[in-house]
Amino acid sequence: MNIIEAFDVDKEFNGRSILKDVSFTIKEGTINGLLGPNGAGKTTLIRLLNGVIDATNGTMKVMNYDPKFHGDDIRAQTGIVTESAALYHDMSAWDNLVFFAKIYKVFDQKRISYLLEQFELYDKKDHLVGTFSTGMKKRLSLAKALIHKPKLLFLDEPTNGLDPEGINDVIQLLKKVNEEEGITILICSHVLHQLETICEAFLFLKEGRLIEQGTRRELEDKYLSEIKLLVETGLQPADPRVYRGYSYKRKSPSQLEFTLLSKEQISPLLKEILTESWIYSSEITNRGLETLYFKIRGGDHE
Ligand SMILES: Nc1ncnc2c1ncn2[C@@H]1O[C@H](COP(=O)(O)OP(=O)(O)OP(=O)(O)O)[C@@H](O)[C@H]1O
Repeated sequence: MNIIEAFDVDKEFNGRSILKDVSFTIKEGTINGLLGPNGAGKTTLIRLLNGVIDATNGTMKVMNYDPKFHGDDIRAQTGIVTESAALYHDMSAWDNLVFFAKIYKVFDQKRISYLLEQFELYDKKDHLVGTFSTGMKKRLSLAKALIHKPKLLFLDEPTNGLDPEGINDVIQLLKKVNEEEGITILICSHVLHQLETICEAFLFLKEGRLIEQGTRRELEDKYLSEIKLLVETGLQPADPRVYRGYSYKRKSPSQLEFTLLSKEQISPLLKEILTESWIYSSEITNRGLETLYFKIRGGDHE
């Protein structure tokens, strides 16, 4: 079932087009990445879906509500984490969550304790938020966004300002709440490798237009027409460019990068090499989200 449907959405600010003909769907229970460079319109799209601002044209359904008329209903069932954490620094972690729970009229000590424990903040529950590290604040704002058990979570650059460990913590927590509470998640970001492991599907925005969407598999099938395979081997082919019909480049004394037409060529190639030499490792180097992103942004799309 789709939890979000958008059809031909346009948004203008003072006559300037910010989003144009944006159409997409998001399946309930999935984690989705909304990718695009600064100014592409990601935050604007989230504000439209939340009913904070109105679309100039087009239709949207979020949990079967039209954000134009039922923003309150949508916001009652969605959580949002923006870049500014929007926490009270002169209050404790506990008091912050109590405060926001009361706003949502869902005050429940058990839920607050549960979230603080899940997000490894329970020991610090009575400390002032002003004394927290960026990572702790980020985790607390996630807990705040989940206080009312939302069905849908919008995250705007959730890992900004975090160190690698902090990023990993947030990513793991998102995975956990998705699995345990079945929450659908839409993450805006331009830091791609972080999203790679958790997102099932991606939307690519560029200058206000949705230029591509799909699962990673679908996008790879569409955009990656050749495979770059880096093989660590003792093989010393006589020809400096072609080995048994496979073209390659030498990357280091023990690394050859083969260009293959499809994944089906990987096993036969490796078998051939093994008849002549050792292999320590082999890795496809052009498959990641980053490669896809630049191909899509670069205009390889229709
Ligand atoms: N209220 C507003 N009035 C006028 N222009 C706006 C308003 N909100 C956003 N914009 C413009 O819309 C464009 C898209 O902004 P938006 O914040 O949606 O982009 P973004 O993809 O989220 O960028 P970033 O990654 O930098 O957060 C920008 O050019 C911005 O200046």
